[in-house]
Amino acid sequence: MSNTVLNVENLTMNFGGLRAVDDVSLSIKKNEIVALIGPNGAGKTTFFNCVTGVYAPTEGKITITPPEKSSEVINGLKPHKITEKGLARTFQNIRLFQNMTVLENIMIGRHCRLKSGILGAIFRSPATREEEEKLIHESYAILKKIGIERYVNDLAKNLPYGAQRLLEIARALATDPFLLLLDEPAAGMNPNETRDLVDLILRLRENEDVTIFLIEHDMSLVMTLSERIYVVDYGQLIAQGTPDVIKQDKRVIKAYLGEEVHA
Ligand SMILES: Nc1ncnc2c1ncn2[C@@H]1O[C@H](COP(=O)(O)OP(=O)(O)OP(=O)(O)O)[C@@H](O)[C@H]1O
Repeated sequence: MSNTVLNVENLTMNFGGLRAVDDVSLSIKKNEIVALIGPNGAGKTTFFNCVTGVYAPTEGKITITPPEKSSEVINGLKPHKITEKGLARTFQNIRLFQNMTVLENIMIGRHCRLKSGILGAIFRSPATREEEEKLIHESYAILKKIGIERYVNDLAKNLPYGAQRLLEIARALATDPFLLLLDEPAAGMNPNETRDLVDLILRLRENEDVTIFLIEHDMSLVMTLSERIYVVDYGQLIAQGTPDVIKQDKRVIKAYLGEEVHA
């Protein structure tokens, strides 16, 4: 268990009579890049939703071990509490504040790390003002890390699609996560944008000391980027292993029914 940052045991999620996730166990170690793949409707996003507090799982145990902290079971915590504990995510469908600027989107993401509470904001003490300035400075630094600082004052809705996806990652990063969950980060991106995304994710792992857990349908990206892959089908875990193992797994190939699993 050493170095494990996320450990999920026997996770099950029922929606009425539908079992979207069926007894799935997996674990992720610090600084790994791990993918969760599977055909449409296999239960991937539901799995992420359970880990990030959108749903309280029907059964199972989700344990996190943030760096230099002790392990904690996070079942049933609200999403904002889970964010505070260092798990951040992006969504399959972009969820930005479309009528706010790029910088404001990041500042809101970073808000959970502010010390001054509501009284500080109302009375605008020098300490609050100082913290606000720091917030702007740090938010801009995050935009630079992601490479979208040229859009700093643009409204989120006016950004090209690929840049909006990057802004979602930037906003997640603004919460200072130790584990970043990316739900289809390459969806809708062109091949150049996808290549840049691969470089970005590798850079984030290297420079920001984050662990990456991603859902993705782009098999070329998955096979290039992931060190380990978990495969689900009809809610059940059907395979796990390195990209080379997964590419040759008969159950995986069958689940994809001819969809290309090779990079
Ligand atoms: N809130 C919900 N209520 C009822 N059923 C749901 C709900 N969310 C997901 N489902 C169902 O659970 C199953 C798994 O869906 P999920 O979105 O997790 O799959 P997925 O693997 O992420 O699919 P995709 O790759 O298409 O995004 C599907 O049958 C879906 O219709």
